[in-house]
Amino acid sequence: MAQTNPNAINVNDPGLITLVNKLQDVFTTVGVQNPIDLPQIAVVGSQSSGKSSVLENIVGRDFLPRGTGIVTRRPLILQLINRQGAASTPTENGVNGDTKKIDSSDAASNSDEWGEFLHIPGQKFYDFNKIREEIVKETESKTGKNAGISPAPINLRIYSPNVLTLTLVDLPGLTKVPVGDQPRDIERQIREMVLKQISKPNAIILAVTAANTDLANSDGLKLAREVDPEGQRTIGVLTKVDLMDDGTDVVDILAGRIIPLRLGYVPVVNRGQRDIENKKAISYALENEKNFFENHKAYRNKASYCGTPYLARKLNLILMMHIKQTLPDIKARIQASLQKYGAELASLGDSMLGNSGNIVLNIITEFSNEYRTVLEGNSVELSSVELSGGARISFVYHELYSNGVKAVDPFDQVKDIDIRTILYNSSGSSPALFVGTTAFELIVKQQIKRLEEPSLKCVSLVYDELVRILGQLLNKPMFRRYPGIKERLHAVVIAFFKKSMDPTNKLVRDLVAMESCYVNTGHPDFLNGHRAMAIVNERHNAAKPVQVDPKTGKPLPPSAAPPRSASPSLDGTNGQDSGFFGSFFASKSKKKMAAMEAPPPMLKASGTLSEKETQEVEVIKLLINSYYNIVRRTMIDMVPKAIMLNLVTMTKEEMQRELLEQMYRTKELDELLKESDYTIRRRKECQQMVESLSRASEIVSQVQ
Ligand SMILES: Nc1nc2c(ncn2[C@@H]2O[C@H](COP(=O)(O)OP(=O)(O)OP(=O)(O)O)[C@@H](O)[C@H]2O)c(=O)[nH]1
Repeated sequence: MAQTNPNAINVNDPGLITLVNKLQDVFTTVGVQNPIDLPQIAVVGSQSSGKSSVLENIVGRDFLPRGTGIVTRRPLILQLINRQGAASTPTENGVNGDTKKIDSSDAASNSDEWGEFLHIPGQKFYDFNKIREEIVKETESKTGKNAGISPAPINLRIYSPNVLTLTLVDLPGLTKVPVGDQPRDIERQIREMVLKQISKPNAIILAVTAANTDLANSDGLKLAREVDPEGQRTIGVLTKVDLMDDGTDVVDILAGRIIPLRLGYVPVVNRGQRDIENKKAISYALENEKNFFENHKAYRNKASYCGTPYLARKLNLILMMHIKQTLPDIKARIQASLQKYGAELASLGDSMLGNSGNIVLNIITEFSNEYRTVLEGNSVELSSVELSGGARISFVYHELYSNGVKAVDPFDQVKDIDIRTILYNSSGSSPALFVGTTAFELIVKQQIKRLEEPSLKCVSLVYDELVRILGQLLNKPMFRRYPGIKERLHAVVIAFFKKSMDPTNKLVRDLVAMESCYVNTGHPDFLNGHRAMAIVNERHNAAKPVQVDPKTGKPLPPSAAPPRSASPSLDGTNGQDSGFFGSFFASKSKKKMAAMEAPPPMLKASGTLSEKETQEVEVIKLLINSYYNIVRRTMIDMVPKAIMLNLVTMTKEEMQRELLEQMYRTKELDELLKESDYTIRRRKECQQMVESLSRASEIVSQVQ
């Protein structure tokens, strides 16, 4: 395997380390999700493969919980920050890997080294035992004792002159068998959590495998392969090299002959279980490790590429290279996020409220203007996908209502036989000599009333459209900010609509009443009686078989044809033309006729219609049809006008006055302008984000 000379590793790149430190600082102070996926190193491996030991050796301190079972149950984001001396500001000088010195006093406090948890801001932990306790406590707070795992990370930063700046994420060990009251699917849960961390393209995978186990079965490497099949961003760490059987070594693995990784493998020796129990210091472990590699015949000539200090430098270098590579992308993402949060912040509005009266006034004015604009179809947000506002109301008039009215059949519920009954009735006690206009009027008036229902329905459809417009207007982000105003506006406007409905319905009812009250037979479009009769006659003649003159054999003109009822019947009645009641009596027996019984309680014209009756009924129907068409046209024309007058235009013109009257009350203004919790919280988040991102942007812009 191609290894570079460790002495050539330049860990002294102050610009980059400072950059990372600063970026970390910037984003750690953001209490919300870091929008920039900073490069970090995720530690994966089976349970007890030695992950915690590797991390502790890198930090040079004992601080991770130990025990049986799954100890790491939440991701631990470990940010190691190099600081020289006791200065309280991050060093600008970076770190010198060559002078890296491991503190030997593991348990002792050291004013240069401390830990800080993100969940306890401002508290410095100088005692690393306390750090361990806090990790245990915080783990249990989310997951309970020995129970499950949680993907919510614990953020721990360690400031020390003895660490190289690195961000490492310690993840739960990959396990197979649930123990105790762990959930049955613990294996899947851990897998998913680990995968989530290592699948980020900016993650470097530190796959830890015990050297005394088969590399091909390494859970860490297997999982790493799933997200990094080419082995481009995976580093192998081989632990427990000291526990390998005599005569075996990891030289083949290091040379990349078993499972090659572009970033290579580093063998380490950590403290064994007994060393830990005996509280052997890490300084001892590192010394021991150094001796092991320097004196082992397989590693002796490569000792500088082995062990924890080399691993730390390598990780630091890889991380820095990685940062360098990803910097342009990070810059772009910072800019994009900055823009996104800036825009959101602007949409949330300024928290510095001005004069509350002015604000409410502005909102009312704006709302009224928008209501007007939507109705008039001048809205800038006009959609090309669907009809909106006024266009929808127009659809109600010209499609729904117009077709609805046209669909009303003037003869619905009026049978020819009924027309005849009305004819009889309208002629009163003296049989009418002419087709009765009274009958026509009666039926027409009655049928006109049936137009009331679709007309009122039209009003209610338009009302629904107005409510719909209101809903759209109240959907604006501004109202998310002021839920009080939104609620009040909704209530006031709905009440206003309802209030306007009464006169609108009345006007529409009156329009129908006007039509049914007076039938204007003088209407220029109305088919007059003579014309109607002529049409009916023509139709009848056309329908009759042509009469032929027996002498000449030529067709006779219709008038010359002998009347069908010309032959008088024996009883003196005149066949079909027996008068208005003829057909009624036709069904009665002569005997009954002679007895002159009283008319039955329910007396209806019945029997087949005589030709004259048929013609009369037809004439009446023609007239009704003609007049009904006029009325229908009038209604289609007038009802929308009525609705516009009393509902649409009314609310449009009076909206502002109504809102001012109902909402602009000094006492209520502040109540109305209470911002939603969401707005307050989100604004704070966005402000923090914008602040952090601006600083981040400033920091990265210094690096060319
Ligand atoms: N001899 C020897 N023992 C080691 C080495 N590395 C780890 N161990 C021991 O292996 C056991 C497990 O080590 P840990 O570091 O706790 O392993 P882990 O992967 O963090 O375990 P979990 O967090 O439980 O998944 C401990 O008893 C360590 O002392 C090593 O290089 N040599």
